[in-house]
Amino acid sequence: MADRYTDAKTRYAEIGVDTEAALKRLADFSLSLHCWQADDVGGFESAGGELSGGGIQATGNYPGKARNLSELRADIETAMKLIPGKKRLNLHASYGDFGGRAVDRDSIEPEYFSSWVSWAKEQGLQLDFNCTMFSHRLADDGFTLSSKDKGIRDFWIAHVQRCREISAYMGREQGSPAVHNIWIPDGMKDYPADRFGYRGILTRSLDRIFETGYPESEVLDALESKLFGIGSEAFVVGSHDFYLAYAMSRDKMICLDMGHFHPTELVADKVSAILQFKDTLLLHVSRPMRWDSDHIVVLNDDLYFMAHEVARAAAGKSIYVGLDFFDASVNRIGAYAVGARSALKAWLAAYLEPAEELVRLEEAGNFIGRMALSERLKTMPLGDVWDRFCEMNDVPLEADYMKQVADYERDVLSRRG
Ligand SMILES: C[C@H](O)[C@H](O)[C@@H](O)C(=O)CO
Ligand SMILES: [Mn+2]
Repeated sequence: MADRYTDAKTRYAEIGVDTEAALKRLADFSLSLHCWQADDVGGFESAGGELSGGGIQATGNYPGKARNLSELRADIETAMKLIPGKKRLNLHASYGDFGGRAVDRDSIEPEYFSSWVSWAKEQGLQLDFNCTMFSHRLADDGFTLSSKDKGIRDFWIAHVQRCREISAYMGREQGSPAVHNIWIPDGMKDYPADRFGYRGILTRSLDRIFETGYPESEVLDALESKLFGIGSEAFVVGSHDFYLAYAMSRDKMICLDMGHFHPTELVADKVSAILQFKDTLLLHVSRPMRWDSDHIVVLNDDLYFMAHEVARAAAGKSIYVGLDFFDASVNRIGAYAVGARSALKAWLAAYLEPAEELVRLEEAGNFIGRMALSERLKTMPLGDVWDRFCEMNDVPLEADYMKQVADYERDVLSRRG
């Protein structure tokens, strides 16, 4: 490994790139792992939690799904041993430590998350949080915060208010803000007659939610849009335009989920636009595939461009990066490892870019030179620098980590009923 890295260092130096500086930047980069890949977004509100309705679906039935909180934590601990660098954990409200009690969403309290806070401290992790606006009888008719039924709307407003309180508790406990993200499934299968009405209701519900202010040292509020979902093909109330306008007018953070846009839209292109007017941005790193927005992340162009746009972002901007995929058809620990490692490789590639030279070529009008250098980067020894990062962080190298995935499947996952 030492020889491979030394050779790579020399080759990158030849194009003016300092691999040591890139490794240092990657060590400072923090990736928020989502808790929901381990159990297919089931959560712990009921025994054997299953995802139902609401514009998201997990497909597949691979054995070994986490069935309770201790299995989920053990799985995440195992996955984290395969992922180098700084990590956070992104929790959904449905993953509280409810101890078998039936606690409805409008009644959740910080106490149900205190064991998560203690566990996170032991693991050296910080937490992020999400209200859970799906898989619930009061989301079954397709509307939550924008529902025309006051009872349903008030229930969900209360839930998000509680989730922000829980996020603030987490933020205080960890001495840095928890990002609280709101995604709602609200929408319609066919053309609505009252788009304006629903979006007006959503505006007023959000305004009520944000009446309670928390210091930015405790909670950062984010809003996540979507183009369409299963059952909301014609109309999504919380569209990108809606939330962008809302976030600008109310000083909130936008969440760009890479799976939530038209397939020909380059989500990476939005970063430099939003950052002209905002200092913070949340990303959900995901991979769209036809109707699905949540495939396991691989190192494709979309991810590569996204990492480069974030790495090029001006100083003083804070970009929070979380994973968002769930695949129930494969080994779930492997899913975490492949997805997180792919995301980190994309960020490493971005940090290994000769950024100034590319800009110089561009400003000189030498566009073929810019293209040739960009293409040359694709055959540079990124993998050797990546393996060095894994070695520095005491996690398996690229050729080795699937062995640990297989061992855990044999020793632990395959024994689950
Ligand atoms: C479970 C997540 O909150 C969910 O995936 C949301 O972020 C989303 O992307 C819905 O499509
Ligand atoms: Mn998302």
